[in-house]
Amino acid sequence: MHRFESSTPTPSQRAAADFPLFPDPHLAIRVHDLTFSFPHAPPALTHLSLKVTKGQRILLIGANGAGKSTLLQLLAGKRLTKAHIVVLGKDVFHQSSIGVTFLGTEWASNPVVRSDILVSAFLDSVGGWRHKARRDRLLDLLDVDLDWHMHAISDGERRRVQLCMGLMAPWDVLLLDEVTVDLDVLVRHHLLGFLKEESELRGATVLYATHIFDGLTTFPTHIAHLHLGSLTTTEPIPWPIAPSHPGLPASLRGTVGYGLWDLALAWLEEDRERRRGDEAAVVGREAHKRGARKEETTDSEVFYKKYDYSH
Ligand SMILES: Nc1ncnc2c1ncn2[C@@H]1O[C@H](COP(=O)(O)OP(=O)(O)OP(=O)(O)O)[C@@H](O)[C@H]1O
Repeated sequence: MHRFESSTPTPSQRAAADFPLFPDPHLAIRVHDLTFSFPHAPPALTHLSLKVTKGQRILLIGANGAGKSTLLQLLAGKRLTKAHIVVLGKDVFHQSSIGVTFLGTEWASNPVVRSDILVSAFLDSVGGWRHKARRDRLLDLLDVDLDWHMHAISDGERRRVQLCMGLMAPWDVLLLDEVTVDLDVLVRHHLLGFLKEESELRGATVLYATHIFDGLTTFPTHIAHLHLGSLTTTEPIPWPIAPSHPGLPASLRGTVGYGLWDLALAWLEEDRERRRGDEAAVVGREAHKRGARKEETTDSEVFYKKYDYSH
């Protein structure tokens, strides 16, 4: 057969199929074959592909270090890669997408947001006056006091201010990296209700990475499972997961009424077994394993045994 008649698509043909000239207007996010490494480190993301339809609320589940934050930061354009990442029709490497909001935990450690500034002044300085109606709704919902001073509030209160700031301008894609972790359950409940309403009324899309599953059962429309830098399915899995879905962990097959916690636990147990199997398969100098190491004396042990300052 002439090589141009081959039925096996080349990588560029595959990329063209995933990134056509006239992309599907219903897609909010498209990622094709993304591999990303931090300097001097093994890849944090490997051959990752993802298609998210507008209006989906996706829960991103994965172990510590699976790559959730890295993926969200790349989608937000906070880290750059030449791989194809299209959010709301724009390639994030070339253009910043309007309507994309990223909220992560590192914001709260910025000294600026811990300085002696009034919450009202702070919110106006980031454009609160432009979105008065939404800002006021969020102030009520998140129970924020405009007279608080940013240097003299609790971590959870500071998080509420961050959420008010981040959500007051209307967004079409919201990327949330574990930002509900220090909210009390009441505020978290109201926040999740607001996000659900935004996606149902405006077709806004939410991608939410968390390890906290309380009160989330009715929040996601879909689930994405990230293991060692790769998504197990390109298209997020509809939630609740159909019993016949191949992505369902073997230990949950036939189980009725399992929750997100059970699902995450089953996936993470499977992931850990798989990782340990991969580690055990490596022999020689490259072999590496987590956890306790038998019959091994480290340099630090030798040093601290000799110079024991702890007594
Ligand atoms: N600045 C960095 N330099 C080198 N490696 C990094 C850096 N940040 C993250 N990594 C590595 O990239 C991988 C993915 O990290 P990432 O923070 O995306 O994981 P995560 O799924 O968000 O984890 P967690 O649930 O703990 O927040 C990990 O192996 C981590 O060690």
